[in-house]
Amino acid sequence: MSAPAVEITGLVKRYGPTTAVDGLDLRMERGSVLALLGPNGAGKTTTVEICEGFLNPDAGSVRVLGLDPARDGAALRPRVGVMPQGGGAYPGVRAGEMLRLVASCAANPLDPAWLLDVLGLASARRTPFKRLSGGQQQRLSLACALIGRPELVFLDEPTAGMDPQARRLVWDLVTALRADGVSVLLTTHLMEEAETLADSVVIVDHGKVVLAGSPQALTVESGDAAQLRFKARTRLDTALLSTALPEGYVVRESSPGAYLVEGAVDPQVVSAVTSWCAQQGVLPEELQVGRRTLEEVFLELTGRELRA
Ligand SMILES: Nc1ncnc2c1ncn2[C@@H]1O[C@H](COP(=O)(O)OP(=O)(O)OP(=O)(O)O)[C@@H](O)[C@H]1O
Repeated sequence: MSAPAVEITGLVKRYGPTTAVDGLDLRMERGSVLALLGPNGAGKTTTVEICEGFLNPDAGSVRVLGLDPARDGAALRPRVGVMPQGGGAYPGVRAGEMLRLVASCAANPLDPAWLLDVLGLASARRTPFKRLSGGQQQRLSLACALIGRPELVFLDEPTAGMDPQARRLVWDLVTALRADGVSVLLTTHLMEEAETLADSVVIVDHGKVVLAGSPQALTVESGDAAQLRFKARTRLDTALLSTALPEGYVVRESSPGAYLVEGAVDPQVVSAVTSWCAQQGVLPEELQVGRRTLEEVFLELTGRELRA
């Protein structure tokens, strides 16, 4: 049986007095997409850079495709693709030249022209790196990570700063990689990215795993697993609305004008909420019955917003 794509046990990394990674455990199966999620400074990049062999851990064990990145870098490099945070290249190099250069180092590269096209960069192939937009630089960096047909790819905030269209291209590409059996470990602040792409999500805070599992498992509550949300004018009398609901239900204004009914949601509860709103002359907009979001799970666990 082949080793997991990534297996981390008790990882610790300190920078002087700062403990960036503080006993982190993680296991990622081959052919899966794992999202490392957490606020700024949680230790995501440090963890990924240790997996990539760019940093050495202070304690713990890291295995990437069954190998030790600190010792077996030469064996791992042809099998692993890396997209660092912020990318980077010689400012004058043209996009197409850069990708062809990276391709020339690989034994069996993808076709650079095809990859530029897939990532919406065909028209920018003659553009010097420094003149590409931030989102284009990111996509070129992703292309460089993928050109050598890696078995495993590390993507550090792959869609940071991209517009929704470019983000969608990257998401489609990650989905296609997964379908081809490539393992993908990505870091992100974006809930939607993790929920859309990942088979498993590992939520990290202060260098530790606070929760891990499939996006579905992490967001499902016990019982009916649903919540009711709606938007309306600010400062509705939530205590009064609560009294219109069966005992045990709580209504909160989670942010100005956004209301959350906590408790198992059934058709009677939906009806009671809308009737109460009608009595008050309030139109409940964007009324939704659905699962908790990963954002809410994170907030509950840490008391902090994910996007710090
Ligand atoms: N080279 C360094 N020297 C000193 N401290 C560092 C260094 N790199 C990271 N740190 C600190 O280690 C902690 C973890 O940083 P890291 O970049 O791994 O977090 P992150 O989760 O990737 O954050 P972000 O989402 O902002 O990229 C932070 O407190 C950071 O300030």
